[in-house]
Amino acid sequence: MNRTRIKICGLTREQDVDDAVAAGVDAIGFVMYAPSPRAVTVERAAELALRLPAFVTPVLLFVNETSEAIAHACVQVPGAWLQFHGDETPDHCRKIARTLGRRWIRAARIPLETPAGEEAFDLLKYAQDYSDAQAVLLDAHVDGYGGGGKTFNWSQLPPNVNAHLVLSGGLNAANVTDGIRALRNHGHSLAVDVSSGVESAKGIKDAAKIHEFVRAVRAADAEHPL
Ligand SMILES: O=C(O)c1ccccc1NCC(=O)[C@H](O)[C@H](O)COP(=O)(O)O
Repeated sequence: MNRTRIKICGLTREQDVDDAVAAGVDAIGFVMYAPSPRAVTVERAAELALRLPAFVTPVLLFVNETSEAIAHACVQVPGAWLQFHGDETPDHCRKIARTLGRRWIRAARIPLETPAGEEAFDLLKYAQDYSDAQAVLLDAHVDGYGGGGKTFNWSQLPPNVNAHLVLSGGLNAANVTDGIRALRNHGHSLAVDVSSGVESAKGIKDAAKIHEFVRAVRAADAEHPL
């Protein structure tokens, strides 16, 4: 079976971390962006990350954060990957990740609609610009940078993207199978990332929704046995 990797983002509680791990996810995201309702402090992220067993990866999500703050968080959460979800330039991401010796994901914020006369989001160029990233995360462009529960139009994306891709933006148990079907062959590999779709309230995850989501991903995987 082609196993799609799963990240759950925006965890704030011990119970939610334990539920996600029990469901078999591969990575857990902590939002290090104070204006977000899912924001956690560095100390809290460090505490929650300590619950992760071997081979489940903590990811620290930043929006336009200073190098100093990112360095501090990295000391507190060893082994964490970085997710740049703001307006960070390729050079900025590359320098920070290299200095700190961390692997990183770059979020691409894809417009929900392309206004007439404007050019569509150029994912091929974006992947080229951020080619040092370990993955490009495809998210819907929403106010507040992310975690908006909105789905962009998957069919607008080009095939043959030179990157590992992470599909996100408004995913849930009901639509993730279609999302995987739509994009499974567009990059080197496809992972999925969800936040709102497995919540009962912002920052509060729901164990049943997490399990349902993971089951739906595995159902999509089963369609393509290796
Ligand atoms: O979750 C937030 O509040 C947030 C704030 C600022 C930047 C990113 C944020 N979240 C990113 C994610 O949780 C996911 O990577 C992605 O956007 C999917 O979110 P959702 O559409 O809620 O599933």
